[in-house]
Amino acid sequence: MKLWWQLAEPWIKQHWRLSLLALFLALSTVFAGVGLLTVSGWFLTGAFLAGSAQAFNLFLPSALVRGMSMWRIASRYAERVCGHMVTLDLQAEIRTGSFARLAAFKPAQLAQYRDGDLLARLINDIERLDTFFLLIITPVFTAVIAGAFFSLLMGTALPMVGWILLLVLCLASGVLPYLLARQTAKAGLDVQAANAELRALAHEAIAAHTDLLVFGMTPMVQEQFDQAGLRLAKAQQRLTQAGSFGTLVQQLLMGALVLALLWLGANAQAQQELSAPVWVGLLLGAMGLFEILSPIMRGAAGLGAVQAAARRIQDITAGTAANTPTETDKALPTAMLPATGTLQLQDICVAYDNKPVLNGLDLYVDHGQRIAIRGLSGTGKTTLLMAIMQIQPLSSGTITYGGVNLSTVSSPVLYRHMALLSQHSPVFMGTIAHNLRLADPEAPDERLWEVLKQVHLAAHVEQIGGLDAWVGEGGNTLSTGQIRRLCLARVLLSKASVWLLDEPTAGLDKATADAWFTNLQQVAKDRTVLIVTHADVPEGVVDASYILTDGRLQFQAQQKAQKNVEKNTEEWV
Ligand SMILES: Nc1ncnc2c1ncn2[C@@H]1O[C@H](COP(=O)(O)OP(=O)(O)OP(=O)(O)O)[C@@H](O)[C@H]1O
Repeated sequence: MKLWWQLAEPWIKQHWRLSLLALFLALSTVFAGVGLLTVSGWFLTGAFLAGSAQAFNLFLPSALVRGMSMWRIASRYAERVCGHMVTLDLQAEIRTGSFARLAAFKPAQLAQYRDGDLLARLINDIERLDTFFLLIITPVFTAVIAGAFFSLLMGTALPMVGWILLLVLCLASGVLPYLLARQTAKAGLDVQAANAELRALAHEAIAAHTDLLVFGMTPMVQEQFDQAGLRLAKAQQRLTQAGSFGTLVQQLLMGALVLALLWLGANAQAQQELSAPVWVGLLLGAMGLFEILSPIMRGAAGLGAVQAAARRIQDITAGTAANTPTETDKALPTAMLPATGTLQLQDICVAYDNKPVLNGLDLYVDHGQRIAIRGLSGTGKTTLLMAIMQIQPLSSGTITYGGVNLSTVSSPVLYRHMALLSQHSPVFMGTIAHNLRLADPEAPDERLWEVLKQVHLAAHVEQIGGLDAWVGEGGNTLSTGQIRRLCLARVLLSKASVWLLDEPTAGLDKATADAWFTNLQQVAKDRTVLIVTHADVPEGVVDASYILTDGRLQFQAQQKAQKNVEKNTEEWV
């Protein structure tokens, strides 16, 4: 309940009127149903007795029966609409909120989760939360109010009967569901975990399909999938069995209650303490209350799963996502960055799990300088770019741009000034234009063609149908090199004054890579460019080269880069 409330509280507080209306309508439906049965029981018995003995007023009860049945239909309809509105809107709110938190995660935070598992949290777990409002809060609320009211009504006719009814309703709507919820907590947890495991496995198996096939690993994955499926089926079976047993006990309790009420009522009738029509009416009304109880048992059986789902969602929403400003952050003034400036890294250290990767690294890059950074695989080149982008936190040291400490700059401001081409930059499902305009939504078509020419992709894009040509999921209608060039074109479109390029020419043949490097001089204009690369950079492209070793940069070579070359040496089409 606490976990669910933490997730639902903001929405419920904002829409408390709608939530209360949903509860009120549920109560109204129960009152209409119970009232209908009460009046019908009284009416039928009264009419039966009148036939043999006294005169009976048929008009009022028949009008009440019709009126209540209409009321019940209308109220039930409104209750369903309103209850589902609350549940679905609440789900949508939690889903968008959770997604926003995920979107603010830094890559290292995201890397702690499996993709499929995150998908399961956003879909299965959030869906599971609907049980709580519909099958727990609403029926328990109506059971408490309608049960107390009807017990009081019964009690005014026969006090003993009122107490018995109250006791049985407390057992059936409180104690029994509580015991059932405790009994099924573990099974609920297992259901959510197995569901997430199945999604994660399916996701990974599809992503790695070719490799699994080539290495003959498909049977192993199939086996894992079968096992997870079996665990899910067993956990669901445990839930269903416990739920059915709970319902059986509840029905037996209700049966015993009806027998007790019949017996007590018959005695009272024999002693002239109560008229037969009133008694039958009250008895049928009490039976009408049972209608509320069955959803409570279903809800209680699913409570463990709700609890597990809420915990799994909280796990991603409660922690402070790295890019989400905390209250303290919000209070701090956000520094602005100058349009141009010197990029300076002073004595920076970065460690993963206390293992240093960058160790007292210094770098000074003047505005408009282009530098290359090399180094053996795993020496920390990507980490360095991530640290500049404030994606990877520093253990110590400072990074400034134009004298402003980057850690005091908000992400949107930073990303307007610095663009990163990561090793895993993706192509999104959509058109070529859609993929490019992520960097500059206002860019006209001519500008898109310009950058496509600069990365040697214009001819291919023309062939496949122009800027509106569709690229499949992950760019699967393009070759690896073409995907890379499209991502490069996106960076070229960016108005950022610093470009950080991680292996920009990976996947390109040497001639294309050389041509791209040479062209960089022209397209970068007066931008500051840091290129992490294993490739040979042609003469004159960068001003200086460094090697990253033992966590520091060693100056390798000073080069005379050609600045502001008017015409590129190669024709890009
Ligand atoms: N999220 C992480 N958690 C723990 N260790 C990490 C993480 N990311 C990187 N590392 C480790 O930090 C070291 C530097 O990684 P990094 O990716 O920066 O190297 P790199 O020089 O860019 O390598 P490559 O040239 O192969 O791309 C590696 O030993 C890597 O295993």
